[in-house]
Amino acid sequence: MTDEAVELRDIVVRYGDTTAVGGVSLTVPRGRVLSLLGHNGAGKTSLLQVCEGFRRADGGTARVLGLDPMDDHDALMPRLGIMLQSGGVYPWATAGEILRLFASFAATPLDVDMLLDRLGLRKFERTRWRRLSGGEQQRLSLAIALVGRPELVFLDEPTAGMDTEARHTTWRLIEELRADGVSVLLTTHLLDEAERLADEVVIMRSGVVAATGSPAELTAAAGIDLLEVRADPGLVPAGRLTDFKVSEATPGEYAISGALDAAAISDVVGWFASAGAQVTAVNTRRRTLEDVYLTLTSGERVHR
Ligand SMILES: Nc1ncnc2c1ncn2[C@@H]1O[C@H](COP(=O)(O)OP(=O)(O)OP(=O)(O)O)[C@@H](O)[C@H]1O
Repeated sequence: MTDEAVELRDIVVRYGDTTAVGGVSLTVPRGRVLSLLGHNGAGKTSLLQVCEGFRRADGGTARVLGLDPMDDHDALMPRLGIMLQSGGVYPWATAGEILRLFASFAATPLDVDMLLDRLGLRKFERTRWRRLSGGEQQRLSLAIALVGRPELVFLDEPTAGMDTEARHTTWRLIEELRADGVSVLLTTHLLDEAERLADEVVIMRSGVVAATGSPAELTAAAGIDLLEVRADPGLVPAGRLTDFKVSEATPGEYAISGALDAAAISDVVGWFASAGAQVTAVNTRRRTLEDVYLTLTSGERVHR
């Protein structure tokens, strides 16, 4: 058994003249959660489709649970849980029928009633798929992906359209999967989702990897903390403070950003003191994954 659930090397995906994925390498170790982040059209779904064996890469190599996702598709499918962005089911069948059908494909399925209860779908058991709301369909898609006790799960925007409660249930389910040793590759547009769930984040920009690391590494490597100072209003930053970006959104509430190591923070506070200001509060705020993501992906252009 290989240690890697997914291993991609220099994957390229093209649609005609469009290069959707321009040479991406990544690894999902067994029992880990990797989150792909990126704007619409960054190439996340195309990359997932290569891993799922639904699309042959135009370049590079893909190994999934040690197998080739296209050539070994039949052997691989029973070991994977796949949650698509939409569709893939019979619209006229009921939620209960659909889930039981997928359970019947699995050698040792999870208990269908338990899954219906966990995902708040019990009262929709006799409701046809096409009558379910977007969030309810999404919950059923997740149940379908999990019912076969997969070793590896691909989740394409798993909580898109879900209400807050369903989103939190889904997060807990993903955390339980990870605790059970299941590997997860998910895409999301929700930075808090990635920050909460992912061991490793890969930020894609125009089909290539812009940054990779754990959420903590990505936020620390950015080295950009924010300093918030409460003092007298209307102080004009001068002298050393010109090295930083200073804003005063609310009178007397200053937000200072830049390369803020301990010496710089002491300089900033010192400047307020030397200006005769009464400083009543100093706060540091670590940059969130969202700050890092926006810095890395701003001004994105899709290459053709
Ligand atoms: N079947 C297709 N034919 C032509 N172009 C396609 C096809 N599928 C995707 N593309 C293009 O490839 C690029 C990457 O699309 P992809 O769906 O992989 O991005 P994504 O990161 O998953 O986006 P989203 O966040 O919107 O789901 C986009 O420019 C898209 O328009």
